[in-house]
Amino acid sequence: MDAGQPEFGKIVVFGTGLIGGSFALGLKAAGAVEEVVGFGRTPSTLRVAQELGVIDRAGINPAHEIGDADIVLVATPVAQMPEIFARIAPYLGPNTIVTDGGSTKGDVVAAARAAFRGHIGKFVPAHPIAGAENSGPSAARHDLYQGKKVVVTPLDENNDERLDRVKRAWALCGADIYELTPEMHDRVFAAVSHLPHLLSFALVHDLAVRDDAELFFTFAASGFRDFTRIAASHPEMWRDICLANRQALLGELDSYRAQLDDLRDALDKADGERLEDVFGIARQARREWAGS
Ligand SMILES: NC(=O)C1=CN([C@@H]2O[C@H](COP(=O)(O)OP(=O)(O)OC[C@H]3O[C@@H](n4cnc5c(N)ncnc54)[C@H](O)[C@@H]3O)[C@@H](O)[C@H]2O)C=CC1
Ligand SMILES: O=C(O)C(=O)Cc1ccc(O)cc1
Repeated sequence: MDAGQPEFGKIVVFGTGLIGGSFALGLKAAGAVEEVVGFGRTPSTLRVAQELGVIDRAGINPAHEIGDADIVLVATPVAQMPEIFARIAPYLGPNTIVTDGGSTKGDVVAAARAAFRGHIGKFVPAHPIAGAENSGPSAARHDLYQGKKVVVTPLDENNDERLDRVKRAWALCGADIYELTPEMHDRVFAAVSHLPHLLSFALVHDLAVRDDAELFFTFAASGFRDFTRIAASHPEMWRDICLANRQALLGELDSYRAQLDDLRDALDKADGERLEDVFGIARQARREWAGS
């Protein structure tokens, strides 16, 4: 690398929303990329992404953009990824590395294997543990990943050089890098991310469909606000995540239902001691986790 020359030449981003857009802005803020080319589902999103400086230009034909790209980041809802992988697979260049920002890994890795076949080593799966309930290019921020974790789930076929390049790109965005297997990743995130989102959607839905929903929302306070912030998240994205990780999520849901049944039983029996035991253990764990 010449002195003063960005570490990355061309980055191609499929899905220039919160996650893809923030990756592009983070690399740009670090002076680490020469050019960002965006592919999207709708021209208006790409126009906004370009107006906001998230991308330098919109790509038209993957055949002309993939071969000389250093990194291709796929940051669409996970159910869109199989088709995108298949579309770009014929054009991977010798130095092209493909990565993703999807919230699930088992399904994404399976789709990548099906599309990239003998070139699967060029695909390095990743998941930034940073985000928000907002979406689209206008939600993208250059500092979204500062001090946040990115989990990379390396494949046996990934060589060190490609793995290091993907880790380096996320590190330039300010992230701390962790490694998990795809299987462990999906187990962990079913419990700490996918289940909480499902529960939050369920609670708000339960109230929203009542005839007198307004009465309840009028008096809901900050506890309700905290518990339900994530119910404002993107429905398509969360549909895809829940379906993609449904086996692990079903397991976590069953475990949570057993916990609820236990609490229901305690309530039914007016067993205050049991309630206080459960609340006490949860309170201590929550305080230790949050550092307060
Ligand atoms: N929102 C969050 O907090 C986080 C999301 N993720 C993952 O990142 C990915 C993207 O999520 P966000 O950026 O939040 O969503 P977003 O809705 O902000 O951005 C996704 C973009 O992909 C575009 N898109 C959809 N289908 C496409 C296709 N077939 N081809 C090209 N573009 C397409 C959409 O138009 C949109 O602009 C998802 O897989 C999600 O699971 C990962 C970590 C955090
Ligand atoms: O908004 C929040 O608090 C989140 O939990 C963001 C988030 C959503 C999806 C992910 O895969 C990772 C992080």
